[in-house]
Amino acid sequence: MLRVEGLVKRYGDVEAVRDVTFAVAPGSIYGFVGPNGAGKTTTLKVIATLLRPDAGRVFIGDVDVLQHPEEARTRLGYMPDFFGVYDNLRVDEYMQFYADCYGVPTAGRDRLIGSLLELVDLADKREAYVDGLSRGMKQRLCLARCLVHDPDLLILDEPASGLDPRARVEMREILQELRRRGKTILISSHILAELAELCSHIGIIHAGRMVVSGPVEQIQREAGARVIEVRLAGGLGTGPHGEAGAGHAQGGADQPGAQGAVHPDTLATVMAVPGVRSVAVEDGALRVAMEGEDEAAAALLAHLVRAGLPVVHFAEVKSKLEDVFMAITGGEEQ
Ligand SMILES: Nc1ncnc2c1ncn2[C@@H]1O[C@H](COP(=O)(O)OP(=O)(O)OP(=O)(O)O)[C@@H](O)[C@H]1O
Repeated sequence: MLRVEGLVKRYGDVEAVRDVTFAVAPGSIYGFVGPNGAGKTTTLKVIATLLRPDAGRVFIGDVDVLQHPEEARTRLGYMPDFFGVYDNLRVDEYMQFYADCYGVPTAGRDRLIGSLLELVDLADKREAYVDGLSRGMKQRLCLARCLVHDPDLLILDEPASGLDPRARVEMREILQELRRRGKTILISSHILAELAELCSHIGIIHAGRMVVSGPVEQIQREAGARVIEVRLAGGLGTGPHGEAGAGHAQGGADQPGAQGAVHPDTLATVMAVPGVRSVAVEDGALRVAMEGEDEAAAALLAHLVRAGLPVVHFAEVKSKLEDVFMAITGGEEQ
């Protein structure tokens, strides 16, 4: 359905997208995930015909997007990562406006708009002012207007950003319904957890490069991050030689210390081991993502014990998508 080949985009000296290649199969939901500034929006805008790349090609079906942007636009619906300001415009007028833009025939248009508003659960808001809608409703309205011309491919830039958990679930259910109706969906987020359950395929982009791309299970299998779960007697506040240090942990929101009060010396000890890529905290245990074979894991255990850490549990766990992402991006998720 969608093929992106060797995409390069520079803004002056900034190389925002560096040779990105990936494909999205018909009927799939492809999650495009990466930290802020990774190049997601730039890539999506090129696919949506809104930016011209410095190199590369994009195909939607057999349509060459750069050669035939107008034809491509009939095949795709694009939802940007911000919602514009629509003073004094009602929901119905907003939908009519976009239907006009896409040349949707006036015959049957009212019914079409009614069914799209039904789909996104806004049927009872048809006469409401757009600016008075909640953020979740605006996002759903934005999605509805992407569908007025019945595109095969939806390109959604962070559609769940800023939504509360309930609104996210609603958005997810609508996207699953659209997939059942045969749409192909490319959706971006900087939060992997938002996409992991929804998507059949994932591409992880970091610093303008596509690091991995493929079916979710395959990425989990092949990304190469081995994850070791480590528990300490007395919990993660325990430092080398058993000293208590909970509450003294340093670090920002994506540092384990902020979530699980890891003793700072413990964290430093783990990070110093060769091959360790990142450390996260879950259920009172450290989850250490590392490279290497069994020997590397054995060396990690020996290192922890030598440093005087009271290890009571040390086991490889099935690498979750989250761990893979952390390992690849070095924990820059938020
Ligand atoms: N118009 C622009 N002019 C200059 N630099 C830009 C422009 N747009 C984006 N960039 C830079 O290009 C890089 C990629 O940005 P992009 O918005 O594509 O990333 P992103 O993954 O979508 O991030 P976010 O999740 O923050 O939106 C960043 O370094 C960004 O600062």
